[in-house]
Amino acid sequence: MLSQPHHHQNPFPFFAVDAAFSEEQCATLEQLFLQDSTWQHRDGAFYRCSLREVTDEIPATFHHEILARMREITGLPLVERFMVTAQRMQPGHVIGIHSDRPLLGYEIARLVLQLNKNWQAEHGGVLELFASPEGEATFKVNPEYNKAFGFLLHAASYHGVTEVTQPRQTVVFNFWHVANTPELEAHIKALFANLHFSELPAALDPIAAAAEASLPEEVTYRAGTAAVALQRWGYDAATVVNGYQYSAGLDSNDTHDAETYAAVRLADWMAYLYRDSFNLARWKILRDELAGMERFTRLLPTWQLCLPEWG
Ligand SMILES: O=C(O)CCC(=O)C(=O)O
Ligand SMILES: [Fe+2]
Repeated sequence: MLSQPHHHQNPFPFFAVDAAFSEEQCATLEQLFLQDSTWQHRDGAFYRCSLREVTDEIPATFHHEILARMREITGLPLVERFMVTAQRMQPGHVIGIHSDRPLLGYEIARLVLQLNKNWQAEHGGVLELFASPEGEATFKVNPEYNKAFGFLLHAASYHGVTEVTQPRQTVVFNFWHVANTPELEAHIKALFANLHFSELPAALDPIAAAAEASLPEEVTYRAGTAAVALQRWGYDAATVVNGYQYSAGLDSNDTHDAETYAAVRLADWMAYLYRDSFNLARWKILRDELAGMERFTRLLPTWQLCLPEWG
């Protein structure tokens, strides 16, 4: 299974496999396209295809084998959770350029398996990769039978599928990173429920006003959100102010005790996940910054979801 991946770094990290699965495995997956009743039709201007969630129809042994292999190939701490979608495109269908950036609780990696016997160039449905949403395709994957394409989802993983002239069948396997699970999503959404910046301490007002006058709204919004996390965790006004300054990129010149150091960084990460998306490079920085530290009681639920012990 997925025995000879060819790795690429441009335009973003991905791998391609020419003969991904055994004949028997392909035959099992092809069965997923025989049922006609429950397809969901997507009919947007740039996203036209039909989808069916088929997770429960994938044998458990197959799930475990593919998960183990994806862990090996990507080197990522992928959790057991798994979701599989069958995707069908009909003549005229097309998928415009998009990135699938991993929002809070979204999957981090995908494996896209093509199941089109006798594919010809005039059938279309070529998966194209882009360095930017405006540019030319820098890599193309023909949707030939048993070809697989695996990639890490991030803000710049731009891809699309050209219009098809013949029906096209694809199975998409989704994998979650241990630090961006639906459990973390629920935790963060609860933390920020009914969020109002008016709940922040008055001591923050002059600092926030000055920051808003000079920094992009996106930055001050995120800093305010980080401050709310600290406030709701029960930290004092000085810590809330520190957190705001840290997340806005303002140097407070204070030296902090270990708990403030950790709390400010975790709050910043909460706000980043909530307002932006899961960023693997940023997560690794957080992991290294907090490595080996005592996990303070007040921060423990968040800490365990963001930086679970793995392996
Ligand atoms: O059908 C394909 O080749 C790729 C579909 C897609 O955009 C995806 O799986 O993220
Ligand atoms: Fe996509």
